[in-house]
Amino acid sequence: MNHSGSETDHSRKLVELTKDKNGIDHLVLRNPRGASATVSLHGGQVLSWKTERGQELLFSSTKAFFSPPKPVRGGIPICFPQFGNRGTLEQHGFARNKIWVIDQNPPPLSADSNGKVCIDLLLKPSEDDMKIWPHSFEFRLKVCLTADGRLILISRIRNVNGKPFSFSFAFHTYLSISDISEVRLEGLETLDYLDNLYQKERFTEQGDALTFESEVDRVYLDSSNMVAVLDHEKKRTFVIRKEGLPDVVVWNPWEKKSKSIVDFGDEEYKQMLCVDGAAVENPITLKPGEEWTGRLELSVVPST
Ligand SMILES: O=P(O)(O)OC[C@H]1O[C@@H](O)[C@H](O)[C@@H](O)[C@@H]1O
Repeated sequence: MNHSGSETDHSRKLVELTKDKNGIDHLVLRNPRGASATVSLHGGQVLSWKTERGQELLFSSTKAFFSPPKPVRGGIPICFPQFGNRGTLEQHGFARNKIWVIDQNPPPLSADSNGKVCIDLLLKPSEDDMKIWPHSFEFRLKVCLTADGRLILISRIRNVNGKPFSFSFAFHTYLSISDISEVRLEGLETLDYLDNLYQKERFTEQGDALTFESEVDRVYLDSSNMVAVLDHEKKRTFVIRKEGLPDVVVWNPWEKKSKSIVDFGDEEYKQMLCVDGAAVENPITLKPGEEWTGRLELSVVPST
């Protein structure tokens, strides 16, 4: 593959490989209507998802900086094989800190007849990874942009080990919103959640859609396969559909915590809300040869 960004004329319109100023490869996907998504080979992280009008839908901090191996603050970092600090590994696991490769099987640049364009990335553990997490796996990440601008992420994790292993997982999705005080999150009403701000204690959500007036860091358990974030001011609704991902993590650091995060602006908590499709409470266990699939689909629809 040519790393300067040129492929055939046809594929150039669909997927372009570029290098950022840090020398990291990014893949830019474009659909026929001009919507786009950018995926970094660092962490397999989606960095940007734009409408056909060029409107960015994912939050990225203006203070984000690239400090390998840490991920950039924003977009969709992948939490694997551990979510948060629920285990002995580093926070959110190591997958988001690794350089992924373009998977040649299937061929990397593919578009179907409906105008959906996809790329496939692959992560396998290095010898160093095996020292801290001694389980051999193949993690295939497919990122697709559909003709109508939906962003689809599919994680397939296979046990290529002789023994079973377990992991937790999240697509840590930073949504860009107008103002945290103005949005509503629907679909988590009456669910139980584990509150990270109260030693992971279990509580039950009330019957109303969630609104936000202080820090939130919760894992909602066993949710339905669809939740929605309504942004009144921007007159748009994010619809999040998921499969194989029973939990939903909801995170906003609010004012005080924001000030302690070096790569996050003091006021930026107002413009973001993390809503992650996740498998946290009950880790996934794979026997040798087994594969797990987790699928996330993000779309945005106009609303009043
Ligand atoms: O700063 P990080 O490691 O990217 O994590 C950000 C946040 O990610 C959230 O998913 C966690 O629930 C929070 O506890 C955490 O603070």
